[in-house]
Amino acid sequence: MPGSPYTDLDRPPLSAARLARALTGPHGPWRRLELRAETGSTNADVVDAARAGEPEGLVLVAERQTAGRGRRGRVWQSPPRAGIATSVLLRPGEADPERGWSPIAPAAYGWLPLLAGVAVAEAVALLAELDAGLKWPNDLLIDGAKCAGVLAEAVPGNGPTQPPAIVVGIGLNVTLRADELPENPTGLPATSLLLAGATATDRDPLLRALLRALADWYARWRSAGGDAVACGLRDAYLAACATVGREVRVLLPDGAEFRGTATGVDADGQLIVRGPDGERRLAAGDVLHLR
Ligand SMILES: O=C(O)CCCC[C@@H]1SC[C@@H]2NC(=O)N[C@@H]21
Repeated sequence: MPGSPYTDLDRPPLSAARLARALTGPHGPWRRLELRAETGSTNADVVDAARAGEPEGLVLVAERQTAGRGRRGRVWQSPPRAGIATSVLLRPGEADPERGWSPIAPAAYGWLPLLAGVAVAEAVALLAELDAGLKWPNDLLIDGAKCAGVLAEAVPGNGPTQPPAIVVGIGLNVTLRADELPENPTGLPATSLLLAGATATDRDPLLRALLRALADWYARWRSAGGDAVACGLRDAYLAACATVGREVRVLLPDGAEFRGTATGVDADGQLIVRGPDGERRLAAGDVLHLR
């Protein structure tokens, strides 16, 4: 139907059986994988599951989202079968004696959105063979256009002593056509792997690579007690990051704005920006690359 972006069901579906075989069970890194044809938002669903006491390791994947959530209250478009929309439930504050993991203090959880960005960048580099880079904290850019984003949400524990759970949601535009791309209110153009000329746009292997990379980095980070420097996560992040070394414009959550040069990422995952008034460290905010 002309004009409607949501009618193209010629695209192949994901295979729930293949994904579950590769990613769960005795040899898979995740505990449970569920694939839905449609939902409002996989993040909203996994937040609900976390509140209901679901243990760590749930992965929810949707072929289409009707109310996908983006960062800072924005909307994330997920036309059917055209991308990857997935959310995973992590409980980094709980011990896992089987894997020898101790609880991680909430102060280190700020690395989880960056960790997810590294996993997306690695999966895309491996399978799509594109030169993609992360705009801090975790937007995946190809030639300056956004192809993937991450939304991490904290779910408070039941009672003051239970640590929060973290829901990590990842959206990746795989075969979206130009007429299906969203208009980004921050002025950042969007793209998809297909439009960017990817060598491979088969979503099954991409999703497997993404969820494996996410599980691998999470295991390394947890085994290192949440120390992103010791487990090599900060180095991997810097290798994937397209922001460090650039002139940037920063929009802070309170609406304030400043310009400077991004010079690094500190041990807490904060972006270091040198501006006319000295050095600032950002825990949150929107960054635009100027040059
Ligand atoms: O860049 C952003 O603004 C973050 C986008 C995150 C989108 C994903 S799609 C899967 C998961 N479910 C959601 O509702 N949002 C995230």
